[in-house]
Amino acid sequence: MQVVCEDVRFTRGEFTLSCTGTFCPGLHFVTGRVGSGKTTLALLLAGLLDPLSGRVRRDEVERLTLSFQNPEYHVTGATVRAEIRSYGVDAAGVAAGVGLTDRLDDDPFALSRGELKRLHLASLLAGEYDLLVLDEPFSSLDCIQKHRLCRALETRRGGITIIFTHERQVLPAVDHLWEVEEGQVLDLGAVPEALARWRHAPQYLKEARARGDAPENITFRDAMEARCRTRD
Ligand SMILES: Nc1ncnc2c1ncn2[C@@H]1O[C@H](COP(=O)(O)OP(=O)(O)OP(=O)(O)O)[C@@H](O)[C@H]1O
Repeated sequence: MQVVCEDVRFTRGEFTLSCTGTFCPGLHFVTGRVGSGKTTLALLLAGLLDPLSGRVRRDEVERLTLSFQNPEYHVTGATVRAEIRSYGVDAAGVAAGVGLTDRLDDDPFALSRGELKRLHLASLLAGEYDLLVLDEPFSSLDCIQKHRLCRALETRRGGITIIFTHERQVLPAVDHLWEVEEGQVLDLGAVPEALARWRHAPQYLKEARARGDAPENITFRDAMEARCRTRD
């Protein structure tokens, strides 16, 4: 299973996105500044946009989904119960997991944005997808929820999960790093080797590397552990 971008180019006015590279099974992390082209690439990978030239090949990908930054875009159910069921997963189990058991009969739009985002992500993660594309999955979540999402993403097995984000503070351990700069998609490679190439790494990683520490992954915990190892 893999998603391959073969000389993909997409143009919109002055903006051009270019990508060549392969997304293998595992957890991919794509960062870039506001307006750099992250959402455009997410839409191309999920097949919601077609390239102007080149092609996106999805080999052995049968079930795929894209999570938009705004959870409201996904709502189709009249109640929280119907909304969870629309993902084809168990409503009671998902609601319990996000503390919304007593809200099952409420209108999804009666939830706070953070609650709706949690509900949407939990419904997605309860399902099975070969390709899961997540655009800004951490937005609207508080620190505790971001940590929980990180652990859930890290334990996901079997498919291709691609996270697009500009967040730097609470990050999951990932397999592969990418950067988007003014429409150019850069394949930084597998972690940990890719860390040395990550220009927009979070400050704690930059500082760890400047001290000569060698974090094994991109989380704050990895940076701290590397620091302890170096002291030993
Ligand atoms: N529907 C659209 N019509 C015209 N221009 C668009 C449209 N969507 C995005 N753009 C432009 O395309 C470029 C890339 O946008 P894109 O949304 O992919 O960036 P991004 O990295 O996801 O940004 P953000 O971090 O703000 O979500 C930007 O210059 C943006 O203004």
